[in-house]
Amino acid sequence: MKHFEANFDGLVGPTHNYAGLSFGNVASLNNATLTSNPKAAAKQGLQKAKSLADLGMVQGVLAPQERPDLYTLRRIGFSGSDAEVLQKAAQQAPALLNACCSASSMWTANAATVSPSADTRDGKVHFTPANLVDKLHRSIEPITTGHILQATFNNSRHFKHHQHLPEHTSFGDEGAANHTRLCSEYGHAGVELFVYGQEATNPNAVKPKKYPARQTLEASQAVARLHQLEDESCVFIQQNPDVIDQGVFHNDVISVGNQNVLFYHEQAFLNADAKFDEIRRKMNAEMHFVKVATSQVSIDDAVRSYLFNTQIITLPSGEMAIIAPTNCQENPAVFAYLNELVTLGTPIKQVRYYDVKQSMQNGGGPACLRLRVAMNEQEVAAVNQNTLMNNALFTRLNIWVDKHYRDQLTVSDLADPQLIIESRTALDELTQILKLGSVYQFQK
Ligand SMILES: N=C(N)NCCC[C@H](NC(=O)CCC(=O)O)C(=O)O
Repeated sequence: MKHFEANFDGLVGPTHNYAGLSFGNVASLNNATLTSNPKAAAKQGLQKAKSLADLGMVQGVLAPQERPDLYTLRRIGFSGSDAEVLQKAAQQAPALLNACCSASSMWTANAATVSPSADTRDGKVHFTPANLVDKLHRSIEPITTGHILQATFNNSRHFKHHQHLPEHTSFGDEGAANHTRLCSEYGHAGVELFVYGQEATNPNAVKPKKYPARQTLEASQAVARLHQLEDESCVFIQQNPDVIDQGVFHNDVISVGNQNVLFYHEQAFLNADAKFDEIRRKMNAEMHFVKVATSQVSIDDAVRSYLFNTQIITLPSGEMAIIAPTNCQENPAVFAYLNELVTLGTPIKQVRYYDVKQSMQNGGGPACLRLRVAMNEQEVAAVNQNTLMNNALFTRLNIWVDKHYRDQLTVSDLADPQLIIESRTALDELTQILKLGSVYQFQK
């Protein structure tokens, strides 16, 4: 049977904006108050997704969330009509309004952790939505994320959906951004590498001093248990707290893996040598550890360019390619490194650049925008087929974006009640295009 690694990209929602909501994410803080362009953001994302489909990859899309989130605003005491709720929140608690308007669900690497059927005891693909408790604006995502995942992977014979982990910092879970699956072939059992930032229940363990470590070991272990993974196929490794303090808020800002390749910065992990030995032993197959030294690319350049927030994909030819943001071309050290990388004799042979600047300005690169789901051909056939990218869907979604999205949005526009109507109209139409059913609260 054939096996694939599919990418499900998050569609950028109509309220994409820069509100500086993510302490520890340098781009989010530096670009706070810029005017965003939701239309361009959505189109940049669609273009990347379509390009991967054109390369022969299985590519899907995941619907965005309903924003402004009036349910959360009502839950915290703002009352009246929809317009009154927005207006009161804007006057009395603008920071809370901003949190309830973020389009952050577009970064689907944080939507969930996914374990393919080849790794799980019951032979199903397992999904656990991330609780994202570290950031208010993201902590309101998991319930709807669960609905969208269930509407997209809507077949209980093949797909097992779990509830998100308890909403407490002990279980801080950021999903696939801190999880990499290593394997020889996508359809063979692999090693699931869980990267955590801190141990919540061990007061003596090292952790960052300045910025939060969003993922805990306890959360990663819980996901591994839920997903029915064998101990022999899991490795838990701690992210270097010093790099978290330099803006590496998720592991996918400092390392990325694909099949038997782990591409990483030398400062990415604690105890890397011992953990890499454990990976080698558990893999039972040749591994390529592609290390980037600080002398080649500094942490600062890695964070600015998102060299490691690239996607490494295996093309139908068997060759691996790196999908990089154009920001990597604009950084001299990183561009020089990537030009050299494809000549080094590693499995990575090509680099392709995509402009995802609207997302990058909020700290989301190509890898943040996608959730990886390794599947066999039966499982791909069991996915909601209306979510899979092809020429017709690409055309349809571009028309949909043109019809509903603004080309300018500032933080002060978030109090505009018209935005509620625009957003709901767009999402209602989207659920029809993708045949998702009623995944949003306003549809129930
Ligand atoms: N690395 C991965 N996988 N994802 C990137 C997520 C970026 C996101 N930015 C934001 O949420 C910024 C929103 C704002 O400031 O308006 C975050 O920090 O959670």
